[in-house]
Amino acid sequence: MQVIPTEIPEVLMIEPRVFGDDRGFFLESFNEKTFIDKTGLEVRFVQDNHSRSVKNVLRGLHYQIQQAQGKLVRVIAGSIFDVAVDIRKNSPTFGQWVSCELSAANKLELWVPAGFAHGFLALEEGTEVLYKTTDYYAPAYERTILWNDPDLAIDWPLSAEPIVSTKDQVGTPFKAAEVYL
Ligand SMILES: Cc1cn([C@H]2C[C@H](O)[C@@H](COP(=O)(O)OP(=O)(O)O[C@H]3O[C@@H](C)C(=O)[C@@H](O)[C@H]3O)O2)c(=O)[nH]c1=O
Repeated sequence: MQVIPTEIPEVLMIEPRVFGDDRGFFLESFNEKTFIDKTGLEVRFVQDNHSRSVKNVLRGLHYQIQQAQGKLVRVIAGSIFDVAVDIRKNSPTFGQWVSCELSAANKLELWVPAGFAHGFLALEEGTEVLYKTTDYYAPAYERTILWNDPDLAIDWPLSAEPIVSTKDQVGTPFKAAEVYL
């Protein structure tokens, strides 16, 4: 696997090695030893998540104020515009976001560390996203920042009005959100 840096140093793009042959392909989507060797991050994943979205579904921007989750995100059908927002108050990149297109075709993965809010837009029908998390889902600690917050100004590649859950429609503006110290 290759680690590709992004504009926010802690957010990493992971490019797995793909072995193609006439049967199809094989790849290691996660190998703990290789991941730790190449990233220097001592991660331990405790939960695997899988969601399916119709085109134009936008989920996020989500984070947990305790039991903060690092997430390793990939796509096995369709494609997403994946976004990580730095919400660590003392970070030099506080309030900045990075995006990456992840798809079943490009097989890229995005490492979103704890301390970041995460969201994505499904760019195709039947988009399926898998992600591993370093801590458990804790709804009491979950928070949502408004996906279209004007201060964040995320440049979502929208082709239509996004389909957003009721919870995400009433997300908190970035300036009012609880952030990490
Ligand atoms: C995230 C999550 C949801 N659920 C349940 C709660 C709810 O009834 C249903 C749907 O939940 P949500 O609407 O929050 O799902 P969703 O909007 O897909 O939430 C996800 O969004 C992306 C962007 C993330 O980064 C994830 O961490 C997670 O927050 O699934 C769990 O049981 N475990 C989980 O880990």
